[in-house]
Amino acid sequence: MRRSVETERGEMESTLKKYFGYSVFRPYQKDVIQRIIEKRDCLVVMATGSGKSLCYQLPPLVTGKTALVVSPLISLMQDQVMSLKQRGINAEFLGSAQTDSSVQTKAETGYFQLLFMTPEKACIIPISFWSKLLKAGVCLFAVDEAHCISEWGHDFRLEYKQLDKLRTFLLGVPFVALTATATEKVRIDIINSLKLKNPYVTIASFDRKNLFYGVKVINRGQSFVDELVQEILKSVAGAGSIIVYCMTIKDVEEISKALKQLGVKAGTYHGQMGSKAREEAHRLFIRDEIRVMVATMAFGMGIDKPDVRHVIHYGCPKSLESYYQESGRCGRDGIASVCWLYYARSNFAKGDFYCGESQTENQRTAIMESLLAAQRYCLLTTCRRKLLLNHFGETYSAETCGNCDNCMVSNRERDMSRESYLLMTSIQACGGYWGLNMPIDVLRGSRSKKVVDAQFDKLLLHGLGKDHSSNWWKTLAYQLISYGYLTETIKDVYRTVSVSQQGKQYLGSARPDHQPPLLLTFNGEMVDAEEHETISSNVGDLKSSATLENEGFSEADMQLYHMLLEERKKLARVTGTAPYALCGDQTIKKIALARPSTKARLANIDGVNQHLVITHGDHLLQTIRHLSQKLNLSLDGKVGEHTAFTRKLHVVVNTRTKLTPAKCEAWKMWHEDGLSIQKIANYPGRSAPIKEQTVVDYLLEAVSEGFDINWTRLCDEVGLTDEIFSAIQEAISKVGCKDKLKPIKNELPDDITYAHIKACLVMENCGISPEVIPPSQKKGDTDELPSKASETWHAEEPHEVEECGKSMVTYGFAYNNKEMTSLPVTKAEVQELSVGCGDDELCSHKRQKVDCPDGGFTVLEATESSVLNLLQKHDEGLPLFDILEHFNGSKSEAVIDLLSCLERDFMIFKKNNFYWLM
Ligand SMILES: Nc1ncnc2c1ncn2[C@@H]1O[C@H](COP(=O)(O)OP(=O)(O)OP(=O)(O)O)[C@@H](O)[C@H]1O
Repeated sequence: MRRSVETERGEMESTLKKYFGYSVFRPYQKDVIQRIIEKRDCLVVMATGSGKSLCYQLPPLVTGKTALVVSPLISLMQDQVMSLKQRGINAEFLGSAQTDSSVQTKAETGYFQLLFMTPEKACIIPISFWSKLLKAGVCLFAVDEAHCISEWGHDFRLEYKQLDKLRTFLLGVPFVALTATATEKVRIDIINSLKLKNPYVTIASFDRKNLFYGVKVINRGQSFVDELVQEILKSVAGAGSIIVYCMTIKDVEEISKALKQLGVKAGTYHGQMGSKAREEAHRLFIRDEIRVMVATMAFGMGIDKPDVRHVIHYGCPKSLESYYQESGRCGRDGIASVCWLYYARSNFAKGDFYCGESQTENQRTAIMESLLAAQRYCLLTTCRRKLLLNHFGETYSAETCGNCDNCMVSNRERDMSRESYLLMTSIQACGGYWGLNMPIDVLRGSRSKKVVDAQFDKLLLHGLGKDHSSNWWKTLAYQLISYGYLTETIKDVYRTVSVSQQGKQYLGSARPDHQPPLLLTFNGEMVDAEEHETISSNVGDLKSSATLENEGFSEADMQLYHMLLEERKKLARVTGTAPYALCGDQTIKKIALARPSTKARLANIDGVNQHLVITHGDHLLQTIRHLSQKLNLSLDGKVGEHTAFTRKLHVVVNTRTKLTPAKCEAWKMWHEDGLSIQKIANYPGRSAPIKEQTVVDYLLEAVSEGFDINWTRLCDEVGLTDEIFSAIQEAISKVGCKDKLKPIKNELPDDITYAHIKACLVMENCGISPEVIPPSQKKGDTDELPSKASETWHAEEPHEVEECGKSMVTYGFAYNNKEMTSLPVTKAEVQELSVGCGDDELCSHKRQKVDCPDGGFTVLEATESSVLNLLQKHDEGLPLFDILEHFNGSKSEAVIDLLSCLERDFMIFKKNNFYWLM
């Protein structure tokens, strides 16, 4: 019999904590999992490292049926199986590398919760296997890295194309396709090829907010390599790993040799190594035995080491797709991490090299276009994140991200009218069918055979640009291309540059002795070229902004963190697993700050799963005790520090945040202190109240700057319901753009406010799924309920007074033991809540019932015991908002104070803004 959706939802949360140690789902995960449990086909397109795997890892744990997962690489399957086993999950893989012959027989009985297999294996496995397994129970068939299905994808695999035939054997089983990179063409191909029926399609943002992107042009040669390896040496001293991607095997060998000469243990990985050697390199890397991997792009898809802090590209990648995939190996645990790309100008002439194996002109054009996109990324002077996201069809509405090299340095604008005029004129004078070299050679006064043969040495502008280097002119040309004055065209492997319509207009308005101003960003590369006459070869700063000092760690905390990392490595060695499979670096940081003395406190740390506590809890506690004593640190650091830590970490990622102190303060009051928007607006400490709308704006700005926020609570306070969200979406598609709010507002009824629209747009930008909209406001419920918006947002009168006299009141969500539902609570049920703890002496006499004028409203007061009693009923924790609503007979400030006292006394603890009983 199918369990109720509510039961499954309740189980989803507790299963997440039990097996994975996490308290909250990431955006979209819950939605997808819900659909899979409902047996719906799904297509999940989510960024690298965003947590797609959980979408197929959780359903078998909730439903008790096997999940089948097709994965393209043996090493990827082995890593996943290893990590799942460390979480106490029964997982195995089938494929050529499987040495245990009993796995297949066990699998068909439904023995494994997760069963991975290669596409080749899936295609040859006998029908009897599927029918036996189906009888035992299959909850899903997932196709990971589903872009391999499409010939348009960058990793096409023939066997993937045959997976649809399994539909006939796996009747009634939902098919789930997952990928991180899929253009619309590829998406359609995936849906068609797997014959997905009415699939639930999730396309999340591609933005990897915790990644810093930087690019530098270099002069290839020993001096650059020396600088690079020195920087790597410095970084290895910290925690985390580094991947250096090279474009050729020769480069891999050169860099790894230089690293080894410096004493840095570095692994190598490329296509010419035998499979054993590659496997060994991979194994050593994921187990932290080597911290630096120098590799070609062969070391790409499926590398799931969460603590890679730097991905360095030595050379321009062949496409933005592969750059996104490779740089996506960085910072998968969400901690701020750094991606630097170093290219030499000569990289751009690699078209012939990459086109070598292509058969048709179309293929060659596709390769050249990909290379051109990567080249554009390198030469960009504006926000790199914006270009990357735009490339994948995503609109990034902000002009700057604040976390790429171009957004972090203020590139100077300069009037480049004369130089631009000369360059465009030279391009036109040469006929517009050359690349950049010829017109630049002419400007620089070259008398090469090519120039003389074409009689370009006779042109009046011959030699007028000799003050600048060829590279300087090329940088200017790429600027003019990106500003639309020049057009670059590719035919076969040849590129030509011509003056665009916009450029022609400019030339039409200019004369040799006078040109209208033309402001261009004068980027670092041009400054270097001018100041040093050569291009700088400095290596970018490999330090991530998330250093421990920045995160508020004391010297002793830092030492403890590093010691615990070492301990984790030892433990992993003994257990025969990778350190990250035991728990992530982020979790170790939290342990170092919290220094728990009991298993309960250890289990409460985000990222600590049940299996870890059961199998290694005693050892870990003993180690923590011993190390803390050695470092003179007290055990059980303040629990509140967890939250402060999380906030700090998030803020640190955005060290250059443009948020003013007032905005930061508003965010803090709302997010950390739990004050309502209304309370913040009228906070007594201020000289004059501010508008509630202004507070909402501040909060939304904080979110856009990367600050954490509880979306459910925010939607609730702003009154953003499902219906309003859908109406706004519709209005946006009608208007066709999101740049101006007024046209969107004009399409909507008056009661939908600018605050609703702004919240909706920020949600979209941050990739937040509408499922965060609190259930009490979902369609159907709202008819019965007074809108929260009208209570807290539009109310002139205090909240409490408005509620009096209603025969049905909302106390946030009503919780029962296991399930977190969102039903309106009636008077009787409120009584029951009080009565429910009536047996408890403490509770019964301290909870008070205060009569309202109509005698129908219960007022509850917060006392130590009533708070403890309330939390005791909610295994899944309660958000501050609900606690405040529950104790409507006490002032919010008094409840918050009481909670802090209880927290200090370790009677309760706070995690992700939920309060739990210790
Ligand atoms: N709800 C969650 N809370 C915290 N961490 C999570 C959550 N879900 C997943 N993670 C962690 O995020 C990391 C990346 O997840 P995962 O490997 O599933 O990414 P992915 O989307 O499959 O990436 P790729 O496409 O690159 O393979 C993992 O370390 C995983 O444990």
